[in-house]
Amino acid sequence: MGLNTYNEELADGLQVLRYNVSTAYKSHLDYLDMTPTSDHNFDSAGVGTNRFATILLYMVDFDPSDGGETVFSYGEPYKPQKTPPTYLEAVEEARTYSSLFKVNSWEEKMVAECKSQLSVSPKRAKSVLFYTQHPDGRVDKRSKHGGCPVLTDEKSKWAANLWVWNGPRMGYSTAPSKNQETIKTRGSKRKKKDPTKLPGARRVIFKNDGGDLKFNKASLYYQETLWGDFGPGKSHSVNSFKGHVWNVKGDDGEVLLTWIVEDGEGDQHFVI
Ligand SMILES: O=C(O)CCC(=O)C(=O)O
Ligand SMILES: [Fe+2]
Repeated sequence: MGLNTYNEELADGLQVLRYNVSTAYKSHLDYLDMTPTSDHNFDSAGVGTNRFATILLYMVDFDPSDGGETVFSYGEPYKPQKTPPTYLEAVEEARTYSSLFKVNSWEEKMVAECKSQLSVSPKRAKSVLFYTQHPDGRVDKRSKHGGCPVLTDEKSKWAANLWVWNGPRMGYSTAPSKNQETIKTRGSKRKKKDPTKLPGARRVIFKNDGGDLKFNKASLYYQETLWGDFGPGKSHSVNSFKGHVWNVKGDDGEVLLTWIVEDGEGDQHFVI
């Protein structure tokens, strides 16, 4: 593919895809979700690793009327030759394939999305490159994309994708584990990378001075993930990022307080 040395730790290998008539791949993010069953740290906005970029190589020539495009759900359509249809017009157009899809099926809606949003028609030996993370490691939700339904029964869509990671991927001994994040935030010297050097990164210090009885049985949460006990006298020091949401919850799970990390120099203190 004309790439530099292939590093097994940084890519999932080539995945070959084949779609026959009417088959499709629903719009999605290539970024992997945290899984309770895995010890891997997927939070690329912190010290974790996740998929970072996708290279999708096409191995067939398709015309737009053959379907099979790759659609970017939030992308503005690029059709310099003619005005692209609106979504509703595209639904009407999609209905002309009603022998292939049920009315109101996800495939029919997807054809409409494919014809009204940014989509790329497969061309042999050409590829698309897109990023799943922002430069600071946060997931880029606008990278949502899908494989459009193939509308011809005369040929199949063949493609191959390569997912590139921002660091050692899940399963390698060098990959960051959830446990490692805990060790690191508790001040271990075994740091692999210092997230406070990334744009928007900040050390945040949470403290419960014990002055407010309401917080006697409080716990600290990163969004909905339990971070630790936050009863009177407790404090936590964490590497976080601008925009990260931290919740303080009571013992019956109600949110007592929400803190959002702000942009700025130096540590941010949240004290109750
Ligand atoms: O087939 C396509 O155009 C997209 C494939 C894809 O998004 C994937 O395999 O993750
Ligand atoms: Fe994908």
